[in-house]
Amino acid sequence: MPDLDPLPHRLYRADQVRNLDDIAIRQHGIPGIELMNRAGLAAYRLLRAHWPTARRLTVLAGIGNNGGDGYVVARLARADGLSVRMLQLGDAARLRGEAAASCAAYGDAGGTLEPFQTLPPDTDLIVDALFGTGLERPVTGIWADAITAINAQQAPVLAIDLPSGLHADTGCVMGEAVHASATITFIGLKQGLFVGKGPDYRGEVLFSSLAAPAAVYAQTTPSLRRIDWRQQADSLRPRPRTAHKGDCGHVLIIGGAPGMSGAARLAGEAALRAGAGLVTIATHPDHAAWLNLSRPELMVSGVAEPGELTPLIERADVLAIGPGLGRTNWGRGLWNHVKEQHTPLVVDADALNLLAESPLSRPDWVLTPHPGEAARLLGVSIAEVEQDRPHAVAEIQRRFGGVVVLKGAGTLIRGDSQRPSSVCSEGNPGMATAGAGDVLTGLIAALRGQGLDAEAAACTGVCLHAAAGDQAARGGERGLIASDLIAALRPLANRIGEH
Ligand SMILES: NC(=O)C1=CN([C@@H]2O[C@H](COP(=O)(O)OP(=O)(O)OC[C@H]3O[C@@H](n4cnc5c(N)ncnc54)[C@H](O)[C@@H]3O)[C@@H](O)[C@H]2O)[C@@H](O)CC1
Ligand SMILES: [K+]
Repeated sequence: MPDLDPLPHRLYRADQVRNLDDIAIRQHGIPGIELMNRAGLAAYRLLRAHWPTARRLTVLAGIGNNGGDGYVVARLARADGLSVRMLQLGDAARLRGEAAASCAAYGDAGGTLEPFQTLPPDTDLIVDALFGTGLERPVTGIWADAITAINAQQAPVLAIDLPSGLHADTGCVMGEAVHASATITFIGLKQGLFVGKGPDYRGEVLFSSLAAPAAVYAQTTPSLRRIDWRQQADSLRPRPRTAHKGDCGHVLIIGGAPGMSGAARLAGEAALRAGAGLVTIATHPDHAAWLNLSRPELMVSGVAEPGELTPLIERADVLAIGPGLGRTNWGRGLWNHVKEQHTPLVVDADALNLLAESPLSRPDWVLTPHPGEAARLLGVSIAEVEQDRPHAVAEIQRRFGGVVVLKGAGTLIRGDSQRPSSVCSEGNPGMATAGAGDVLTGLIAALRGQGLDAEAAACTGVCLHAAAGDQAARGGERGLIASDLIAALRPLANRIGEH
């Protein structure tokens, strides 16, 4: 019988999980009711392990197979002597197939149903089995009332497969969604748990493959790949003992209009801490001398007009343009010069806004938009980007080429369109602070300069940035500043203190 499995890195859309279910049933001879019983058993075991003192359960079931899983949990709980209130939403006469069989088995074992009106006040734990992957429209009426009631009470909530109301693919809240304490999800990890609002609603995520054989997964390419620093850190090899600073990459950061020099400095310093051998900042002449004094390891050149970049670009292995660039004639001139170069390039901040004004596609650059810049690149609203982030990142990559990093909670990376996009499952809201994006730009450029290809540099940079954010947040999320991320980089980049 299945127990919990480690969280896989492969994520799927609802239609793909339905396909995996189908393969398990049709090609591997596991009956649908058996899968449902395994799902209910895995959820029940988890529930007992997590909340061993809970005696009074309230299970809310809808009329699809998600509800069917809920009936299995209720039956097992009753058999163990727990007190169970089984609240049905929708017309139980519409239950079909396995869900109907599961409901009948619950009834045969002596269980009773009540229509949902309110939640019992004396419950130790709520089991949310209203909707899973079958949610197909916004939640309204009594369904919304039930979700609101669940969210208003104090008992912990175990969501079956997905928090009800959360879209399985986009992580959008479809009207109302359950705030779960934990979500146990089956067969394949649903991507909506990791993108959009998923991280705010899912609680702890647990997974059971329902003992589906490995062959079930062989024919379906995951829609997303979950990445984290532990997994990505291997792409940073130890330095050879004979390394020379010229071997570790020369990064040229281009940015820092008057009043915005700090952005370029943060990017430069992050590049140094991520192991770049040499970092030069090409910035506005007004503050070049000050910038040079503020961090002596950075080389700084005041650049009044674009032609002055040429000798600097010739010496660089990788360029990063955007931090503090601004959109005045000075910044525009530099962007127009740099976008024609053939050196590996990272494009951020106002350089992305300038790119949005006159679109261009290149196969070799890394673009790092936040949702606002992404919206300008696509000519849509920020809300539209956030409604379906996996689609937005894929669309930017299709139009502009290269590797695209869509920043925000659950940063997405889209490279070669033949491979699934990646989503970083680390980081925290403390990183929503001025300059954090400049640090990321510096990191990606530094990693590119150390020989990683564009997609590997983007994935590794995003995960290193998120891990630094999580380190820095040990001192509290509120008040975290971008320099705290830089301070956390070195031990991580050298894997010091790892267990
Ligand atoms: N054999 C299988 O396919 C398995 C399915 N499993 C469970 O089955 C779930 C999927 O089951 P279903 O496809 O039946 O879908 P769901 O149980 O998620 O819900 C579908 C039902 O809800 C209704 N509905 C959708 N949106 C609504 C809304 N906004 N307001 C009111 N009603 C709405 C639909 O008309 C349908 O009746 C998974 O999430 C998982 O929990 C698991 O038991 C594992 C095995
Ligand atoms: K659910």
